[in-house]
Amino acid sequence: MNLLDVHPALLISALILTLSILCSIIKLIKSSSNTNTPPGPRGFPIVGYLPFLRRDLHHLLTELSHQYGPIFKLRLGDKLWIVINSPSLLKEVRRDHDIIFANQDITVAARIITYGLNDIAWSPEEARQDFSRHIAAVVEILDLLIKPNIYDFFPVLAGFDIQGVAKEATTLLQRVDEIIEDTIHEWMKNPHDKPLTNDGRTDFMQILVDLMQEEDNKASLGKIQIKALIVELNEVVGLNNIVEEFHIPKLDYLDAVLKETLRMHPVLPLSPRNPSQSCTVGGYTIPKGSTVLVNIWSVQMDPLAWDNPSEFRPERFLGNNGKWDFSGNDLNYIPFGSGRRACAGIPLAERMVRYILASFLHSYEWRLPDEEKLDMSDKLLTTLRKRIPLIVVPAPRLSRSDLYE
Ligand code: HEM
Repeated sequence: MNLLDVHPALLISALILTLSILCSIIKLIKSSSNTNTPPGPRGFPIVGYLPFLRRDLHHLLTELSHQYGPIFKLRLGDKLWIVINSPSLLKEVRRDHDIIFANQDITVAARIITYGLNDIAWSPEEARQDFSRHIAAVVEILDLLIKPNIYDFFPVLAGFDIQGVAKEATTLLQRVDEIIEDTIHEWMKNPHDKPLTNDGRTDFMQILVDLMQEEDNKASLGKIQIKALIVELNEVVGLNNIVEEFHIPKLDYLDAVLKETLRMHPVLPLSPRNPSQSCTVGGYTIPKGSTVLVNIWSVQMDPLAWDNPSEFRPERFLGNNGKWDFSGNDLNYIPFGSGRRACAGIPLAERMVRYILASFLHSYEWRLPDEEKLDMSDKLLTTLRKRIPLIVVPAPRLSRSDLYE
């Protein structure tokens, strides 16, 4: 076949692919000459460790830390990831070099979905003052944000959108706009919810007990803990009342349950940062352009800091006189991150989650659908989710139906 017979688009693609492979090889040679980067698994030529990544990335990275130590590297295509798994190294990244680690790289999908980076969570440190809108996220969008996109690992292929991620993100953004507008219209037409009905289910205590997988399962709520929750809610709020804001500071056990849940199941188990200049962490060189991932999950499950970390034990957060809070000051417990890019919504999240959880538990009985078993295993998309979505059936439990109006 004559070379001229080949379609020009095919020729250009082949040329780009060859160039990107060459670039990767040059980068690889350059980086392997820098022997002071942390240790790590080798992976394949060009793609590096990409083929070995799993959906439960936080577990995989924790397993690798057992093999390579609390700081290790992964090469993913053109990109270098450095993974941090210990509070002492975390201190270097989030305290000593906080300014250097204030930025985050943006994936193609994130760039489109955040209306061109106007979202505070992704904006570079310098531009944060300028943000003007913060969009509501939907589940599909979160998934797309971390969908592996070849361009994110091989920037030389920019503009080709080989996997259609950019197109998918644009379509999703249009859908979100429509959803938001529909919701606003619907709410304006119909501001009142339909009345609730009570189908006379059994006692709340029994229903929560049903949620337990097995009698001796220590990974989720046990009988005594459930009892403590119910007794506290009954005493502080009472069955003739709904939960109100002033009840919340008195619900110590509920607070401990929330903290223990966020320890074992942090919403964001991996927190990424991109150093604005090369620096040293744990004695290793962290090159500019790399991505440093703090493994929040493994820090909060570290047996050196936590007694029986795989046991769901809210009691560990009781009676510590505020030692454990969400500020990120104690680097063993950082469900909202730490340092200058820690969660900007802590005061709101703290109030809302406590209030919603207390209201849900106090006002309704919850049970699993018949035959269903509780499964606590997780999977990582942008945020940590239950591997099997939880379906529970609520039924009103308060003594007065007018409390539901
Ligand atoms: C239970 C609820 C929440 C949890 C567990 C949570 C957790 C987190 C975590 C772990 C981070 C990353 C911190 C880091 O990388 O060091 C983060 C960032 C952020 N969160 Fe939250 N968050 C929650 C709710 C909220 C709410 C309600 C808001 C807004 C009203 C919010 C706004 C933000 C923003 C803007 C950032 C980015 C901050 C920055 O990069 O400068 N979060 N959150």
